[in-house]
Amino acid sequence: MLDVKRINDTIAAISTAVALGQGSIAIVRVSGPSAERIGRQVFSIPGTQRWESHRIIYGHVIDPTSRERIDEALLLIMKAPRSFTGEDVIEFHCHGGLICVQRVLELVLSQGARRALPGEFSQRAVLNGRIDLTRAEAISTLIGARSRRVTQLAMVSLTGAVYKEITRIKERLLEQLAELEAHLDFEEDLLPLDERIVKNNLESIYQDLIQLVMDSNRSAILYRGLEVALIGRPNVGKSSLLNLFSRREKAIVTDLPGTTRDLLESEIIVQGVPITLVDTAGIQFTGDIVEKLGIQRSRQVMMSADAIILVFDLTEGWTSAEEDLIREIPEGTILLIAGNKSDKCPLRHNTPVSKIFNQSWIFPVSARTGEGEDSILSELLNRCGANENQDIRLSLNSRQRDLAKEAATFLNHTLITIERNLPIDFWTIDLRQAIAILTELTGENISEVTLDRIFSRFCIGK
Ligand SMILES: Nc1nc2c(c(=O)[nH]1)N(C=O)[C@@H](CNc1ccc(C(=O)N[C@@H](CCC(=O)O)C(=O)O)cc1)CN2
Ligand SMILES: Nc1nc2c(ncn2[C@@H]2O[C@H](COP(=O)(O)OP(=O)(O)OP(=O)(O)O)[C@@H](O)[C@H]2O)c(=O)[nH]1
Ligand SMILES: [K+]
Ligand SMILES: [Mg+2]
Repeated sequence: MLDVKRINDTIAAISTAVALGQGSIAIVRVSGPSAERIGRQVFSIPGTQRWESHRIIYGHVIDPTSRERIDEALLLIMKAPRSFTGEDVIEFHCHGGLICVQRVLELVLSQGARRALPGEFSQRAVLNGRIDLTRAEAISTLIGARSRRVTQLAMVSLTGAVYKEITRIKERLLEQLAELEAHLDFEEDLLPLDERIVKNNLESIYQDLIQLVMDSNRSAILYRGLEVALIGRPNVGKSSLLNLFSRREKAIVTDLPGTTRDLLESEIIVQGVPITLVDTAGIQFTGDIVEKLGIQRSRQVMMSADAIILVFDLTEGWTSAEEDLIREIPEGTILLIAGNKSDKCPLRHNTPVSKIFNQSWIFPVSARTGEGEDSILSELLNRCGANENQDIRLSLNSRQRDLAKEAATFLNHTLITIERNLPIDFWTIDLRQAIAILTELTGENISEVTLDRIFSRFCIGK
């Protein structure tokens, strides 16, 4: 179990995204034993508004030393334990932008609060038993989500679904462990242990755990996303396709071969999957030093991308240059072949192209008319296994998934131990390990160092 850590300092941070000239309201959040004192020291309230929990009061943030008015603001009071962190919390709802809210934060810091570390409010919420670790992680996922699908899955975890599922599995394991231990302690008094029942129960729990791991593997692509490179000779229309897919004129397009010199990234979301498209310099032999360096970068992306869309020009046909390019694509990289400019030169679907990749088909597309866009993108997702995650209701993040996998491995060892007819006290060793790992997953039994590491990846102010 987590030690209830004594937290005796007060932390503060800007908890909203701030940008120059943007966001009309920004929040400074203060949590800890001095929150209320600091609030009273720097906030001046006109009239007869009452300083009460879960109330908003209107007033001015004033520097008590210089008497300077820093901002006109609203103050929200949440008294312990009825707050996100479980501590006394006050929030200044200030004017947005960059400077004003910074000044309010600095004033709060000068009154005895300490700048919060990334994720420290959430960490306190966990340490004070307000939320478990999986819910805290869900908040971080929610904030970092690049697609609606991820926000939906994060909300499921935030309502406690991962916590409940893991806790249920853990309790089933504890039941089996209790059964075995009772047998070890009072062997003579009990009926002989029916090892088939224990084995069946453990097997069924193992299956549930593996199912959860597999679902999480399938959903990983939603978080990780895909890097997809547009590769091809100059002038085949790579940049034009990037612009089509991103719905804006991001890349320069001209009829001069060698227009694109540098890598250009554009992020799009297709069926909930974030795809980083990379436009590259057209690959050809050249004496131009700048173009040459650009082409080197094209080749580097070819090596690292999850998938490649090899673009060629249908009006020029499939040439030996394309055949050479295809040989450079690393084994295991997903490859799609786009025959561009279909508006000028129609082509029937499913025409095989290369002798090397004889299962590759041309997708006729037109950057000009948009023809073929849907088919090539949905085939891309198909080939990357991204269409298989629509049905997932529960997904673990990579930390949780690795632990679930580890617990399943220990469970598997237990099953092997039973099959080999080893003594019962041997069975319990791996079973206890599996249980311990699941309590690490939910954060009930986790080292302080690990916890610090997890929260350090959260954003500041969360
Ligand atoms: N201004 C503001 N908006 C916010 C947050 C916040 O901290 N401040 N949140 C922060 O992430 C999220 C909302 N989550 C919250 C979760 C719990 C409590 C809270 O005070 N809980 C108490 C009181 C509940 C009650 O009175 O019934 C509790 O659980 O005891 C507040 C916000 C998103 N929006
Ligand atoms: N008709 C037609 N023309 C296209 C299409 N796509 C691109 N083009 C034209 O082809 C020329 C080259 O397009 P780019 O997008 O610059 O080609 P690229 O592959 O990025 O070229 P580099 O950056 O030089 O390697 C431009 O004149 C485009 O307008 C298309 O689908 N149909
Ligand atoms: K070009
Ligand atoms: Mg280009």
